[in-house]
Amino acid sequence: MIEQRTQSNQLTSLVGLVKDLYEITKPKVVFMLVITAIVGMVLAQPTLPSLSLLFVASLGIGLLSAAAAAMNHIVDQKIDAKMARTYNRPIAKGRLTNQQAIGFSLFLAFSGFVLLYFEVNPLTAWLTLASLFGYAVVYTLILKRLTPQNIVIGGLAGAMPPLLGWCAITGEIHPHALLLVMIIFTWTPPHFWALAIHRKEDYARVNIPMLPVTHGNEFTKNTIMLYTILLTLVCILPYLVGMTGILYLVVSLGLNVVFLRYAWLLKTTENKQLAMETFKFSIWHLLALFVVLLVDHFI
Ligand code: HEM
Ligand SMILES: CC(C)=CCC/C(C)=C/CC/C(C)=C/COP(=O)(O)OP(=O)(O)O
Repeated sequence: MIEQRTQSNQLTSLVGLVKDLYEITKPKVVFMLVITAIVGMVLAQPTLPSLSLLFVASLGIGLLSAAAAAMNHIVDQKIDAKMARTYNRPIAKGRLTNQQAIGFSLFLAFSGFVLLYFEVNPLTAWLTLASLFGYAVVYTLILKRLTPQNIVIGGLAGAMPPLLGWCAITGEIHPHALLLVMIIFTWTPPHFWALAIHRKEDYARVNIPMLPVTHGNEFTKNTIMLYTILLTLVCILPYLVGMTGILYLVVSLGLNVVFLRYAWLLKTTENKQLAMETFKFSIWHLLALFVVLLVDHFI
């Protein structure tokens, strides 16, 4: 009887450990990053790439992204513990030890790098490792605590996956792939600052210089508006250079008109829910944009 109870306790704590390890990989964000990488892979050539290469490259990019996310949890544990949105995270709450989290993230990073280096190509492996470094070290450890432009510069790491995917197929850095990077790069500020307005008190409490904390909501809302206009223009470029067809142009313009409307309402009305709604819309916007890039490629 006692033995049975011990076994069931062990099983419960193992399940808890696996859940916590999974949580620190930011699975939904990594899912989205991998989708954008897959679109880069598919757009890299007129015909569908080999499914095995597509799978291995996605796995490698996903593993390194998950490692970067886990490292972000390790570096940020003290501030996470003090913010309402993040206080319950596994490391901040003490459910995972530093040793477990560091071991896990190094294992993910090592396996992702080896997979990309030997089964895809060395350039993709190095660029993906550089993106991990850009997010876990340059953004999280340095810029996040240093400047309100943290997410503008740090956003480059999260914008890299379409280039990583493209490079996985062709082994080169193509200008068309850079256009896809530019789209995510200009999308990131409105995506994040909308959330930062909603969570301003959290960031102020832990002295993180996010734009709404340092420059106020009104300035942040104006900047969101400007970046959303810039995003709309950048999204037209793939059509102008002949990379996509009319379907992409029409759908992306439609999505951006909705995004612009959110940004405008956020700027001109006092509705407290709008910041969070704008943030949520930004995620659907990016997903839809990349799905339509994919569909457009085959028609
Ligand atoms: C430096 C750049 C970025 C910053 C600072 C940022 C910030 C954030 C934050 C703080 C959240 C968490 C919201 C919450 O816990 O409720 C979030 C969620 C999310 N972000 Fe970003 N983000 C960035 C770039 C990206 C990129 C490049 C992508 C995808 C290509 C992305 C996709 C997502 C998704 C899908 C979610 C929702 C996750 C969920 O519901 O659990 N983000 N972002
Ligand atoms: C290899 C590669 C492509 C790496 C990119 C990795 C990656 C997970 C990018 C996503 C960016 C992101 C979720 C930032 C939020 O960090 P935050 O610390 O501001 O947010 P938090 O408070 O929710 O942790």
